[in-house]
Amino acid sequence: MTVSPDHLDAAVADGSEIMKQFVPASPFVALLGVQLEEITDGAATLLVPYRPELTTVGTMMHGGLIAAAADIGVMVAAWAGRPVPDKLRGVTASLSLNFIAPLMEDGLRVRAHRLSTGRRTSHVRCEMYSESGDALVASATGTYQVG
Ligand SMILES: CC(C)(COP(=O)(O)OP(=O)(O)OC[C@H]1O[C@@H](n2cnc3c(N)ncnc32)[C@H](O)[C@@H]1OP(=O)(O)O)[C@@H](O)C(=O)NCCC(=O)NCCSC(=O)Cc1ccccc1
Repeated sequence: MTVSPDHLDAAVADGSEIMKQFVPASPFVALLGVQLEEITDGAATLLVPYRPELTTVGTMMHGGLIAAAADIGVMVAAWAGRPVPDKLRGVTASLSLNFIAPLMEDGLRVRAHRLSTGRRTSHVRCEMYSESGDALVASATGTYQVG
């Protein structure tokens, strides 16, 4: 990531509240148009609505967008429901992704859930689906370090 302490209220209850503040405030996340639809303890759903600016050629959504959305999903699920750390920061340490089917002229829905919660490191799994048809387009795993 790079959760910037400048714009966040560290006195909030948990990492879910941090993410509710951070997602709309992060410049790159906002550039992609990523919306946080739902966040629960260790899981999150995000939506990237379709825009022609996010395509590769024609109406095919760019793979880098799908990877970026997975990265953001990993971040959000890693923070979801965790206690707020002393150091208000975090980074993605690894991301592995398989592109399963093309996403054509459609929004992208990311469903992420935390597989493990260490003191600082979380393992997270993300599945990416087409918004309209709920078709699986990509699958990812990532590790994320909080604090
Ligand atoms: C940190 C680690 C993953 C592990 O290294 P180790 O050596 O085992 O770790 P060690 O604990 O010894 O710390 C050493 C030094 O590392 C730094 N630091 C440590 N922890 C944190 C932390 N949690 N946050 C921030 N910095 C941290 C710190 O300077 C520390 O020095 P210190 O002693 O504290 O002053 C390292 O490989 C790395 O930084 N990789 C690059 C990661 C990267 O750039 N990812 C891509 C960008 S993320 C993205 O784009 C996702 C996104 C989604 C949505 C929206 C926006 C963004």
